[in-house]
Amino acid sequence: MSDNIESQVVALRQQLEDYNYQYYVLDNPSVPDAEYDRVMRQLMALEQQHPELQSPDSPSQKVGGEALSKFEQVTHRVPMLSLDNAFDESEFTAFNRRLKERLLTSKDVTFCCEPKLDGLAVSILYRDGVLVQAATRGDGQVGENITENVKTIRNIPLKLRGEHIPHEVEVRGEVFMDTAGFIKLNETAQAKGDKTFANPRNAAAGSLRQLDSKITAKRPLMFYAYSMGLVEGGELANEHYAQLQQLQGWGLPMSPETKLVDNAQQALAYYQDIMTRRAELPYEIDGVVIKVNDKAQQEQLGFVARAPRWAIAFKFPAQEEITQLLDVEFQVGRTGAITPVARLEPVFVGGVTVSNATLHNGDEIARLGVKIGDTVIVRRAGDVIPQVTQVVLDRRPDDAKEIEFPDTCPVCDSHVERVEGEAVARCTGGLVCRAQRKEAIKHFASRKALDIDGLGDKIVEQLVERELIKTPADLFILKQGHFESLERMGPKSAKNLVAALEEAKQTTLAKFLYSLGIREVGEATAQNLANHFLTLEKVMAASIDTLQQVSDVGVVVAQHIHSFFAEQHNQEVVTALIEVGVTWQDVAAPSEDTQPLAGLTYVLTGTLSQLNRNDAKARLQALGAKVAGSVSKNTDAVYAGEKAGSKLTKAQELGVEVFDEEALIALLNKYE
Ligand SMILES: NC(=O)c1ccc[n+]([C@@H]2O[C@H](COP(=O)([O-])OP(=O)(O)OC[C@H]3O[C@@H](n4cnc5c(N)ncnc54)[C@H](O)[C@@H]3O)[C@@H](O)[C@H]2O)c1
Ligand SMILES: [Zn+2]
Repeated sequence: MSDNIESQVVALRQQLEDYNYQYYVLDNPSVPDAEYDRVMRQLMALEQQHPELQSPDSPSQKVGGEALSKFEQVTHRVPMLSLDNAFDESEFTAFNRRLKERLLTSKDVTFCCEPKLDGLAVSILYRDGVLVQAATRGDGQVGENITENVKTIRNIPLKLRGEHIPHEVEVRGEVFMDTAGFIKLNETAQAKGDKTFANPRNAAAGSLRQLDSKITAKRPLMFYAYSMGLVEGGELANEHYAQLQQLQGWGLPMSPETKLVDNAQQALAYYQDIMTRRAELPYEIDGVVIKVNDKAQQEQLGFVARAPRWAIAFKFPAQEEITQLLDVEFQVGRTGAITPVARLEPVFVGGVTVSNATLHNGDEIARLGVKIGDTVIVRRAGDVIPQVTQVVLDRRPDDAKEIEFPDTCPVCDSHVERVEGEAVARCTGGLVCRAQRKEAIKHFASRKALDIDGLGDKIVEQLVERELIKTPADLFILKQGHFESLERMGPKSAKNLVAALEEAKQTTLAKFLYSLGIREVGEATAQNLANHFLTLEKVMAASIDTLQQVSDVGVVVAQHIHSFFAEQHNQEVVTALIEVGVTWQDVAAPSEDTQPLAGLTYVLTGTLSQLNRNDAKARLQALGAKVAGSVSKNTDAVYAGEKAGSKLTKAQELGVEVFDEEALIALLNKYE
């Protein structure tokens, strides 16, 4: 039995040593804090029940991790300790009770309450008011010299100001990264294919522990002071909060959330208040720190191995947890985007039970390297939808299954397309897919498409929900009676709607192409397609290469058009639309009338204030003009908006005519 317990203790210690190494040395933890804390508690409970197994080199007795040898070492003249934890109200109340017992008092204790910033502790030494040294906590006795890096943090003064500055003062506090800075840093890293950080704490630690302080300088780090270490040659206040105010007076930043309270009840209220505001704070915190305010009382209480008795870290519910990935399902959004959703073994995280999390897209699955059956870290911060942030690789089961992205839409079975350069895969069955139905039909009926008067969004929604229509073609089969059965629809409007549908059947090829809602095919592109191919059959039969001959159609748009018409389901709807009588006049071959700007070459430059540059370009192209990217002697005119640069100069050199945006608007309006 005792053998068994001993080996259990040894295993737990080993486990914690591993976690410590990954967390403190590599700045890359493999499990969430909640898991670490559970293992630590397990170890501490066993050590308490079996005092003979206690040992000074147990992780339960030690602070942090070892200082990295690549840095110069700094010995802390006053050790830097950790904090004991309380995970719920009863543990905090027990802390308060212990305090009073040790202080032999029944009077309330005054506390200084501070947010527990989730970064890393640093010590900054000022000699005669000048920053001379900065170090990490390391193992509490010896830290890493990071002076040059700390000097790059914007809100840390290199020189103190104000009066009565001690000969030597060691300021302690937390270096952290705000949430916005963290997200930006990771986005940049991801775009460059660099390693991303699991959370702001690791980002802060990784950024600060750089051999090259130029790298640190580029990272958005901040500092808040929360205590003093060594002090020589100066008068200090005899209360913790007053000391923080002294530091503030010397120019050091302190958290604006720091607050003095009269008793444990108020400290608890402080905890509650900060917790409700947690998501709104611009940086992450994992709890609050409650400290006995009176320095004399602090001294009376003293320390245990790794933490003071006069303070406690009162932790918030974890925002990261581990659980099992049971399966992955694919959801189709209303625009056809296919999102992989992780089905999870339910887990309590961020204050709620979570059983689904987003995996975003195929790239994200690849980046995470996640498989079905894996143990994963799930993060839920504030109201943000839960995310899978990491795989715990050493817990991967042998039968873990590769996640397979579907080739066909799980809703309508149309094929799935992923255009090169885009992260999102989409269902191409825009006209038939139940998930996309409402949006597709609303678009079909809209003013610039078939322009069906009176067929508003609310009506489309009712028709779809009652399954009166499945595709746009079904609209034309509806009778007055169908419309009358809808909410807020009288016989008169129903009759008008039937008439409007009849009228809408007469359209143009461009409008028809636009109405199909092919991705990235706007009005102008639809017009260009019609002008180029003249018939629907030719558009439908065009290859990706041929499509790219159309002005304004690049490889991405060409792929969207091609896969739309390649989808059998869509072809069926197009045929059905023609069968119910949707029709248009032949498109005339390009002529002076349809292409009044044929043969002319324009260049657009500068910032346009009223027009969108791409729209303007497409409209010019639809009128037959070529829109070039640079000015040459073949340019007929340059249209220049605000802040036009080199193209304008070039035009002036070559004697090409230059007009302003107003003139461009006038030109386009002339042919509307
Ligand atoms: N995920 C992992 O693998 C892993 C590994 C090791 C440690 N950890 C996490 O780290 C914790 C242990 O780390 P620790 O020893 O730094 O303890 P801690 O984070 O629980 O508390 C001490 C630290 O809190 C910080 N702090 C923030 N605000 C403060 C304030 N106002 N006043 C004083 N200190 C403040 C300081 O950096 C201080 O060193 C664990 O409980 C766990 O959550 C996780
Ligand atoms: Zn579909």
